[in-house]
Amino acid sequence: LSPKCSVRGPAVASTPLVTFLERVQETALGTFGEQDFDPKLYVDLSLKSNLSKTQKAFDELPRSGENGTVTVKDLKVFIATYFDDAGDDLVYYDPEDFFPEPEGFLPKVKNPEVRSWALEVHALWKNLSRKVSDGVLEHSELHTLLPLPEAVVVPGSRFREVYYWDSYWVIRGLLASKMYTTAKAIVTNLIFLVDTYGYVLNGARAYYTNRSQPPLLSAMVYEIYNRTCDVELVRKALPALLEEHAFWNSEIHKVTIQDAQGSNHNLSRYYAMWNKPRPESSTIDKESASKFSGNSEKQQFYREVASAAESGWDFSTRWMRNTSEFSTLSTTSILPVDLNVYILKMEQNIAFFANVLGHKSTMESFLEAAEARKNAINSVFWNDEMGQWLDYRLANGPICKESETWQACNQNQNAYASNFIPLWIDLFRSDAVLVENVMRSLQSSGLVHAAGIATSLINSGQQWDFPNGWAPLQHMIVEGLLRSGVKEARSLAKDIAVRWIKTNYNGYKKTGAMHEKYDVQKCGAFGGGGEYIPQTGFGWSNGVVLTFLEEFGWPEDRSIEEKHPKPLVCFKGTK
Ligand SMILES: OC[C@H]1O[C@H](O[C@H]2O[C@H](CO)[C@@H](O)[C@H](O)[C@H]2O)[C@H](O)[C@@H](O)[C@@H]1O
Repeated sequence: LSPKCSVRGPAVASTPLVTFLERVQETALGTFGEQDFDPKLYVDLSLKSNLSKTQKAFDELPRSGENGTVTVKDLKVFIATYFDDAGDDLVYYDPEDFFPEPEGFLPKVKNPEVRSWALEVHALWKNLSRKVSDGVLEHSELHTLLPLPEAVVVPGSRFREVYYWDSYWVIRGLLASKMYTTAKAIVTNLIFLVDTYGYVLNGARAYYTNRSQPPLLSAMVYEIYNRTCDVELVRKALPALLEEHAFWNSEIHKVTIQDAQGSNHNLSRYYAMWNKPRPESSTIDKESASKFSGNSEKQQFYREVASAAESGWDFSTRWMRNTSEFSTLSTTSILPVDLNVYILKMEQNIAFFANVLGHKSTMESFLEAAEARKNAINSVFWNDEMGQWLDYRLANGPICKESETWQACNQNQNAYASNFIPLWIDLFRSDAVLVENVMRSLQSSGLVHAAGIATSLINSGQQWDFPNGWAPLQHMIVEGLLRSGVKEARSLAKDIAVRWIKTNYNGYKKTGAMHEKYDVQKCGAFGGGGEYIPQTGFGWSNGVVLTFLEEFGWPEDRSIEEKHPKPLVCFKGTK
């Protein structure tokens, strides 16, 4: 850690309820033990009555030993007496725009097996639809769940609340399912979060108010507008998008890099407003920080952890200085390719919306901003030899204001799926020679596997690394390749999409569920690693499968079933 930069930056205040629930979480770990322990469960509990009465009862629990352990029986009785179950604060909601087989649903899917599975995936929107309970609206002080005005779609399992970037792929799936009202309700909720907090939170919980997530609100509005031509939605969204853009270009997020020709480029980074353990994983973070003796080192580490959570890639060797040492997490010292791609997309979308609404000067200034960021992405991230855009490590550590000079050795040359995300933007895929170059680089990167694109090549045990493949990453790369004018790129896109659909299908047939992430080495295998057990449900996986099926279809005579028991291989290998 750079001494000059340690512990710098803002930290928002926690709420008394979250602070108390962290104490309950810590006690529960001591009582129930590590096996199957999910710390998030405890910060998702809602109080049955007021906090001081509950705190008093908690403080009066009989404790024994050095660590003040509470017996299993006492803690179970205490929790049952004073709390409602996690998840009770969101009630099931029947979406009014859900039809078991909507008109015009996936017209290109001709194979009956695939079609009936797609209808089952479509039906999962009903399982994942919720409304905030009246209890939360009337007594928000008893809940960590934040009140939202409209119905929500949650990712599933332990993720009982709305998540920011997940919502983009949920919306893409809802559009394939013709559920436009539900899609718009999600956007209305996210706009509400911007109006309340100044940016979209990581998720709709009191403990997520210290950070955002990959900023895709403008992309959600764009996709909905494309299908519905709803100008009112654009009018409602534009002020929030301007505010969100300012957030991502604020002092803590913006970094200036001077290139070899002396030109300055502004880019953004992840930077959580937090220097304590993440409440939802407090016991885990404290354990990880136990390596550091100094308080300021611990605080800086906690900021790096929370900033990695802001990136959506929690956790990954992408954010570590030493890829085998978690304590070298240095998220705030990295300028990430994908974040800047999302902000560039936001700038283009704001310009587009401003044009729709006739706001000429806003349109012009955002077209300029997009052009400047495109140049910055090319100058700072592009590596011509590798044919990839690479994350850039700040030489001075997490500096806030000073600009620093670009050096080739600061590009992270490890292969990550994020190195190919610029293809998702039209500005980077309009050049056929460039697309061919990047496509070949992807093919030879080692990332493309039998069941999809791996997150990285490093098997670190973290969930955003090898061998996991995540639906959002498959989608952005496939859509980028597909929308390029290059024939071979389009056929690679289809090839990857087919692998991904197959693995989701075979996983579903084996386990009866859609999974949060998949193991790209084996068709039908779900992913693992990370700090919590693999989750099912699952919002963005469902969304991407429906989007791919809508785009590519499935011919009657193409088999989807994986017939060979083991090893499960969808395709013979990559080119
Ligand atoms: O509880 C640990 C972390 O869980 C979330 O991250 C993971 O799930 C999210 C929901 O699907 C997803 O958006 C994220 O990419 C996943 O890594 C949460 O977002 C983190 O903040 C949280 O600490």
